Parts: sequence; C-alpha cells; structure tokens
Amino acid sequence: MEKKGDDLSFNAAVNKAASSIQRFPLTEVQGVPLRKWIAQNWSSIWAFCPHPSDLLISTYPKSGTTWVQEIVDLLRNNGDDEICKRAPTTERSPFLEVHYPPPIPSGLDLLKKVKPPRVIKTHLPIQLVPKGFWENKCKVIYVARNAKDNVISYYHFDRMNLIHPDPGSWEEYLQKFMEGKLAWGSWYDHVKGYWKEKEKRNILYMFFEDMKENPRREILRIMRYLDLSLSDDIIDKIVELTSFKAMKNNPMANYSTIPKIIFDQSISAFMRKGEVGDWTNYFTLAQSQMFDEDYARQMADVNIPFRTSI
Ligand SMILES: Nc1ncnc2c1ncn2[C@@H]1O[C@H](COP(=O)(O)OS(=O)(=O)O)[C@@H](OP(=O)(O)O)[C@H]1O
Repeated sequence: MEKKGDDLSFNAAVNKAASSIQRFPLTEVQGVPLRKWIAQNWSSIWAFCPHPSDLLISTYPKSGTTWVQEIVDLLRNNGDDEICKRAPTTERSPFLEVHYPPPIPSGLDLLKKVKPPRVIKTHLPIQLVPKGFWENKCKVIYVARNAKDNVISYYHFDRMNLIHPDPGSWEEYLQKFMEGKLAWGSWYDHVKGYWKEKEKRNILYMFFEDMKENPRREILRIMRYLDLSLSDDIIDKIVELTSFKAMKNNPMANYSTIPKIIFDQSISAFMRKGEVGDWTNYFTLAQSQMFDEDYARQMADVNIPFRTSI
C-alpha cells in the first residue's frame, strides 16, 4: 500500500497527483462497481480489522452519511463544537475504502492516525464489509434515504465529483441507478442487505426522512444506541449544530476542504438542498410511473417503510 501520502497534507498530495485525477470508469469487485482505485486496493480493504470499540456508519452514497457523522462526533464530545471543528469530516471519521492515486492518503492511511474508538464511514454493501466488524461485534449505524431523492442527490454529486464517471443526461442516469450501475452498485440490494440483517447484527437502521421530520428524536435514538447520556440542553445544541444550514456553513463539515479538481462545488454544492421530496422537481410523470413499477419488482421481497414525502 502507498505510504508516502501519510506525511503530506491532503491538498499538497492532490496537487502532486493532479495529472492522474480524472473521471475513470468503475471496476467491479464481486459484481459491485467501485472506483478503480478502491478495486485495485481491495485486498487491503478486505483485510482491515477494526477494534471492537469502533463504530461503523454505513450508507448508500448520498443518504445522509455526513449528517450522521457530525451528530455522532458531537454526541461523543458532549456537544462541544470547538472540538468537532478540529478537522474536516474526512479526518475525524475516515472513509474506510476510499483510495485515490498516490500520494493522496487513503482511508486506511487516515484510520491509522486515529485511536479507537474510531468512527468509520463506509458505502460498502453488507457482503463487502470486512468480516472483522462482525467478528468484533462493532456497532453499526445504517442510514437509508428514499430512492427518488437519493438518485437526485447522487446525480448532482456525480456532476461535481470529477473522479466519478460522467453522469450523462438525467434520463440516462436514472436508468443506470435502476440497473445498479452507479458507484457502490444497486441501491435496492444495499438497503435490503442491511435491513435483512439488522436484528441479527445489532444494526441501528435509520431513515433520512425521519431525521428531517424530527431530528431531536433521531439524535436521541443514536445517543441511546451509543450508550451515551447527554442533557436536554446539549441535545438541543446538537440539533442546532447539525441543521442543514449550520452544516452548510461549517467548513469542517461541508467538504469545502476537498480541492476543486476532485469536488467542483461551483457545479453543485456538497450541501445542496438537504430536503425530502426534491425528486418532484426532476422526475417527469412518465419517469415516476416507470420507476415505481420497477421499484415494486425490485423491492417485492421486503417491506421497508420508505417515505418520498413527509
Ligand atoms: N444536516 C443536514 N440536513 C439535511 N440534509 C443534509 C445534512 N447534511 C447533509 N445533508 C444532505 O445529505 C446529502 C449528502 O449525503 P451524504 O453525506 O451521504 O454524501 S456522501 O455519500 O457521504 O458523499 C446531500 O443531499 P442533497 O442536498 O439532497 O444533495 C446533503 O445536502
């Protein structure tokens, strides 16, 4: 594995790797399309063994990962926003599988710099999560978002994320989502995989829509799952600090530290809208009907209570 990146700041390392940064096609790992650098480093990712005290936050991309990462960091630090501004999300809560061209540090490099109990982000579907998480009985928070808003958010993200394949037209993109061809594969398999295992593996399964509807209630759910106990005043403060507006304006949470040659936020902001129901601004009636029919087929074996409006 590339080690040189450890001593370089992220931006300096990105500059060094600039000529290798481009929109590459995805590469499959066990049938799941992933970024090529992740696929190339798959054996070291699969071999990663967490500490039993580590917490995994898992999501299909664009489901509310960053939001829950911020909530967890604040809960673990008693609502102290100064401590939670010590570093960007990417360093406070490293992204397990992420790899870039060298010398940019990988998620595994960043994880080595943080002492357990760590908060680890992943987008891996459940069958690709390294076995050590289950063997060590790590806690896992899974966040799911309704498919229609999820694909809209992902479409805008792929427009500005210059290391993902070009999203093409919205029409084409929607098709790729339904066929499981976007990075990290099928949304349908992802949300179902964790849903079916949630009791057996003690996974806290959350919904983006519930968090929008009643953030306080959902923050308390996370607090209890983490065996923490914070005062009402501190919970109120965390609700405020993790509002969409506060996080959009927080440089340590809004991904503004990622250089423009990777995330070009002049195309679309990482903290874009943060709403439920934005899909109605994009899906035509025909697309919505076609999507719903396909959704019913792909989700026929489960009954996950997704809401496309609140
Ligand atoms: N605090 C808060 N409140 C409401 N919404 C929020 C919040 N933080 C992030 N977001 C929205 O979540 C979307 C980004 O998802 P992720 O953090 O999962 O992205 S990533 O997969 O880690 O790249 C993205 O959704 P869209 O705005 O719909 O694109 C973010 O705006």
